[in-house]
Amino acid sequence: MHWRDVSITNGPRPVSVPGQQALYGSTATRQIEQWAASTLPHHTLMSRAGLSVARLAQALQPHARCIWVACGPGNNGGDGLVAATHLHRGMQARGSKFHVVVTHLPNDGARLPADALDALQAARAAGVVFSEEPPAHFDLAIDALLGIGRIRPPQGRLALCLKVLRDSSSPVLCVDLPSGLDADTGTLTGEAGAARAGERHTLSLITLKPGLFTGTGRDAAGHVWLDDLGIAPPQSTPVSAWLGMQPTQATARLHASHKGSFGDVLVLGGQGIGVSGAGMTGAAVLAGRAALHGGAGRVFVGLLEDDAPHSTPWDPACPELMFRRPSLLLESDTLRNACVVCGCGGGTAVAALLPRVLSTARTLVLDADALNAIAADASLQTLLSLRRDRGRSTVLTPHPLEAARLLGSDTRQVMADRLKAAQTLADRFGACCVLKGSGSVVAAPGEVPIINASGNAALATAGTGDVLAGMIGSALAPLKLVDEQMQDRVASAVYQHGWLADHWHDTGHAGELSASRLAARVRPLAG
Ligand SMILES: NC(=O)C1=CN([C@@H]2O[C@H](COP(=O)(O)OP(=O)(O)OC[C@H]3O[C@@H](n4cnc5c(N)ncnc54)[C@H](O)[C@@H]3O)[C@@H](O)[C@H]2O)[C@@H](O)CC1
Ligand SMILES: [K+]
Repeated sequence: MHWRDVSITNGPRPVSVPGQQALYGSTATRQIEQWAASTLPHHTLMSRAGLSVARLAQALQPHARCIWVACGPGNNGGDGLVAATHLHRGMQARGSKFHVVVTHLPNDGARLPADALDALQAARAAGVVFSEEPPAHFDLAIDALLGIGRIRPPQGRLALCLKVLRDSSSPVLCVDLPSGLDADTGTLTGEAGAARAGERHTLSLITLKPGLFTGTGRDAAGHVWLDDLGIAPPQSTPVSAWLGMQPTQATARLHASHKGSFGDVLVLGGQGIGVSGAGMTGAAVLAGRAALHGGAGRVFVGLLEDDAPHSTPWDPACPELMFRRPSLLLESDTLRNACVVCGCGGGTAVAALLPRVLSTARTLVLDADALNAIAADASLQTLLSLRRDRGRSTVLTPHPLEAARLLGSDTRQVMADRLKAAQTLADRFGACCVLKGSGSVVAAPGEVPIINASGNAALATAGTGDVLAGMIGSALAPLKLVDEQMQDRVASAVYQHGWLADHWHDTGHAGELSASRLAARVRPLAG
């Protein structure tokens, strides 16, 4: 996604406003569209949509000689036809070297929707050139094949056009949605695929849809723009999700503060090399460093060392971390009062600690091996579910496979509807759930989920998840009434995690992103 600090009040505008933006799924969008259409003269919405598409196309490729407009059998295709007519008129005026080519796919013998039929007749009357096949070369393609309508697996010419769009090295402007992308889930159908080359833009119409920002949506959509077509959704329309774009600047700390003002974080994880031969100490250290840089007053680290070294461990790069034997920590008040981050590199050793941790910790972030241990043990699941009623707060930070284990499903099912998977986990366990991956979902029991807008593939490297767990720990550590602010606080930490990756090279000389460098750049959240 591209962030630009400009705001155009009329017409397409880039999605870049800080704060939370409402996202509406296909059902809610249709309700808004039908309500708006009933208050406006016939064809108004499609006229506005087509004009907006044409304007953005011109702005993106002002010198294009050939624009290919691929139009499908529904109203999405109608938007494309209106845009093609505007572009044709504009290019005709510039001379014979400039032209628009439309490939229109009829509706399997069924009738076109009335608006789309009007748009087709107007395009023909204006002299727009139609072609059965995509042109051999184009400078910009407009993807108006499929929008929020119900999609069947594409075949024949539709599949061919989708493939040409996907493989295009020229820029592609998608109308409303990349064709084949599910507006609600961010999954792609059939031949539709995330773009492999070339610039991608999506002009979302009336509303922003959740599917643009999670799963394969972000890769497929590229730069997201919005034109609300002058429609403000009625307040009664339920928001499907929020797009989380929290500001990340830290506020100045009060002069009269001390380390106790910012809370303690206790990291339990990092199984030693022991008999398994696979040491994971670094995971707990990364979480500890991130918590420290995230502003926790004190950070304790209990390494689950099954080979019990005689020397006391310490972290030379971060000597502020206080290492303690887990057996001591489990009996201390710290377990009750700190925000406990449990599971980073915990291996199999973490399972033995979980009954005590689940029953005692006031605020708990469960990651990685702690989640796997809970997924494999029904009694731990019961303890987890009881925490909320006991006034304790929990955050789960699964990646899709860990989420699948907790849900008793598989990764494919989780990825088929990431919002639903995260919400199910949140509701089932009474916990805030961060389902990681492209467009991380932050769900909380009974609340509208937040889709995180920041981050990129540079975060797909070992240890960044441990850093995130530590960041969430420090974000929650100072809070007294955790539950009330938890989802927003967690979403802010998730946003900062991605933001750091998005702005990695802004200050120069950073080296490539690695988990330890990432942890060092974490800063306290505002508020
Ligand atoms: N009605 C209006 O006035 C407005 C409509 N808008 C546009 O309309 C879109 C929704 O329009 P529709 O509800 O017509 O849906 P779509 O345009 O998304 O397309 C659905 C059509 O594609 C067909 N289809 C689906 N899969 C197919 C396959 N594999 N092979 C062949 N045909 C297939 C369906 O049978 C249906 O006719 C929005 O995304 C937006 O672009 C917006 O411009 C707002 C205004
Ligand atoms: K489309």
